[in-house]
Amino acid sequence: MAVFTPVTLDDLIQWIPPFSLGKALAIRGISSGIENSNFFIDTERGEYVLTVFENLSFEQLPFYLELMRHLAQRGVLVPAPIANQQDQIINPLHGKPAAIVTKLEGDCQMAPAPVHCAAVGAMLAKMHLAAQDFSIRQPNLRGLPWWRETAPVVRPYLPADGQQLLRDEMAFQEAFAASDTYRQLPNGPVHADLFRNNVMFNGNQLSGFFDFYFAGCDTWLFDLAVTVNDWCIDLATGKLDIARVRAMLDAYHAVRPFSVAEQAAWQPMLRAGALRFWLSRLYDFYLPRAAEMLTPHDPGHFERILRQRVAHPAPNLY
Ligand SMILES: Nc1ncnc2c1ncn2[C@@H]1O[C@H](COP(=O)(O)OP(=O)(O)O)[C@@H](O)[C@H]1O
Ligand SMILES: N[C@@H](CCOP(=O)(O)O)C(=O)O
Repeated sequence: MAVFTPVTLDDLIQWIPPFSLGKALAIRGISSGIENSNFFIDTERGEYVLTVFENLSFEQLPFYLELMRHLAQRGVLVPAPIANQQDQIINPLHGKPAAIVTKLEGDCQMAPAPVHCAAVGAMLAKMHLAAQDFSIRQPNLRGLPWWRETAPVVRPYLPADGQQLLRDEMAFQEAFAASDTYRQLPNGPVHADLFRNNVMFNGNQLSGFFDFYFAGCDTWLFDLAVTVNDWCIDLATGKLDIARVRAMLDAYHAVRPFSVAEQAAWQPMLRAGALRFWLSRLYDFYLPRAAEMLTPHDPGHFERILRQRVAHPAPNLY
C-alpha cells in the first residue's frame, strides 16, 4: 500500500513551477499511507512531501492544512504547507486536491521511552496553546455525536459482555459530557489521533507531529487522553506504564498547567479516549468501506484498554 493516484516526474515538472521550489528532480511514492497518495519529492530547494487527497474535498481541507500552517508559523513542529505564488496551499493535481508540505526528518518511534513521551507531552501543550487563536472552527467529527450514531450500529456484532460494556460506557460518557466539570474544560483545535505512527523523531529529538486529518475542536484533555492511551501503555495488555505516563504529564503541565476541573475529568477522559477508538475500530472491522484493501486494526486492543481504565485508576495529572 499505497499510491492510489500515480504522479510521474513529468507530471510534477509541469505542476510545480508556481511553488517557487525550483525544478522538480525526483519523485518517490510512499508505500505506508492508507488514506491518501503520498510522495517524497526532490526539488532544487530541497526535499518535500506531496499529498494527493483521495477522500477529503477542496471544501474540507482548509481546516486541516490552514491549521498546520498556523501551527508551523508559531513554532510548533508540524509539516509546513508550501504556498504557491497566489498564496494557495491546496491545488488540483489529476483532478484531486493536492498539497506540498515540508518533510519531517527521522522515523516514528514505535517503542517509546519516557524521554520520547516527555517530548510529545511538551509539544502537545505547545500545540494546544498555539492553536487557540486559529480562526476556522470544525468540531471533532469523531466526537460524542458520532459515538451516539455508531454505538447502535456496531453493538449487534458484539458478544453479550461487549454489548454490556458498550451500553454502560455510553451511558457513563453521556453523563460525563453533561456534567459541570466537563463544561469547565479548556478546548480548541486538537490533533485527536496522536499515535506513535503520527510523530517523527530524529534520534531522541522530536521532529514533528503529522497526519492531522482527524483534527477538530475538542477538549485539550481528550487529545492528551488519546495520546497517553497509545504512547504510555504496554501494548499487549493496555496497562499504563507509570514512568511514561508521568513523563508525558509532567512535561505537558510544565508548558500548560492543568486546571482543577481537568484533574477531576482525567479518569473519565481516559475512558472516552479508549471508547472513541474502540468504536472506530469496530466500525472499520464489521462495516468496512467498499473496496477497502486494508487489514483493519484490532478492536479488541481498545476494548482491553477501556476495561483497564474502568478497573484501575490512572496517575493524577499533577
Ligand atoms: N511531512 C512528512 N514528513 C516526513 N514523512 C512524512 C510526512 N508526511 C507523511 N510522511 C510519511 O508518509 C507516511 C504516510 O503518511 P500518512 O499521513 O500516515 O498517510 P495516510 O494519511 O495516507 O495514512 C508516514 O508514515 C510517513 O512515513
Ligand atoms: N490511529 C487509529 C487509526 C487512524 O489511522 P492513522 O494511521 O491515519 O493514524 C487507530 O489506531 O485506530
